[in-house]
Amino acid sequence: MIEVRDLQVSYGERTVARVPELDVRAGECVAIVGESGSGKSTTLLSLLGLTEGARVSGSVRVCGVDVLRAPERRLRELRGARVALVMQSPQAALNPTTRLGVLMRRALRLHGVAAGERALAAVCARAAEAVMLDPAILRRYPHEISGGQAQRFAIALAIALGAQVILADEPTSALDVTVQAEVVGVLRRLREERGLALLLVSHDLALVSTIADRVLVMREGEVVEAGPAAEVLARPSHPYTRELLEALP
Ligand SMILES: Nc1ncnc2c1ncn2[C@@H]1O[C@H](COP(=O)(O)OP(=O)(O)OP(=O)(O)O)[C@@H](O)[C@H]1O
Repeated sequence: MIEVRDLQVSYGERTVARVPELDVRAGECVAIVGESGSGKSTTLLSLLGLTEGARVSGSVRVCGVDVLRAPERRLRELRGARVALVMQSPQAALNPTTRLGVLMRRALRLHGVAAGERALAAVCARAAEAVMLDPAILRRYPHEISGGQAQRFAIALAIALGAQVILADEPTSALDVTVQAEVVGVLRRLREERGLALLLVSHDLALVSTIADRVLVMREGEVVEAGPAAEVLARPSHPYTRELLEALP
């Protein structure tokens, strides 16, 4: 689903992310960890061609699309329907004056889902249930739901649109621990049941250890360690990874 080779992202003279190799297959979860400013978000955004003003080289394939060379039209298809980007505060991206159900139906229509009102409402309800949200929530406005519900709504929207890949940037850091566990539970189920590919950016190693198959550790724009999550977290070979692990509460 995701295949990155020799990715290099620079702003002006400064290279802020260099990733020699990153693969995420269907049903797999890969996490990028590292401290603030290490290049994690830049890497994630470059997968959708969203690093505005940056010089990007290498090869990036997502759902079969050659991201660094594809025309804007192909990239829009990829961003809207096949790859979902879940950010830290999805509420900010939702129109505050529109009910969630209306937002979701509008998004579906925009992406060419041609169905009657009732069929569309059923698709939305099923997507809500898939992320363990009561479909009644679709009658609410964005400010009437919690942060965790907003993140699950963002994921539900992606599912309704048929997303195959979820890119999540610090998906749970704004949430309290119980709600975090809910969101992680939802992500884990989706990947097991629907074979979604999941790429997670996080500085939370405890979270990563519960969900990721493989881990990339980034520092100052470079990948300093990569491998199976269990191995990297149990026997880190790089001193920086050990530092990150020691910083765990
Ligand atoms: N548009 C931009 N123009 C110039 N520099 C940028 C731009 N976006 C990011 N950077 C720089 O790139 C570096 C990596 O940033 P990035 O956001 O990828 O780090 P991060 O690891 O995701 O950090 P955080 O955890 O704080 O989000 C930072 O030094 C940042 O200042």
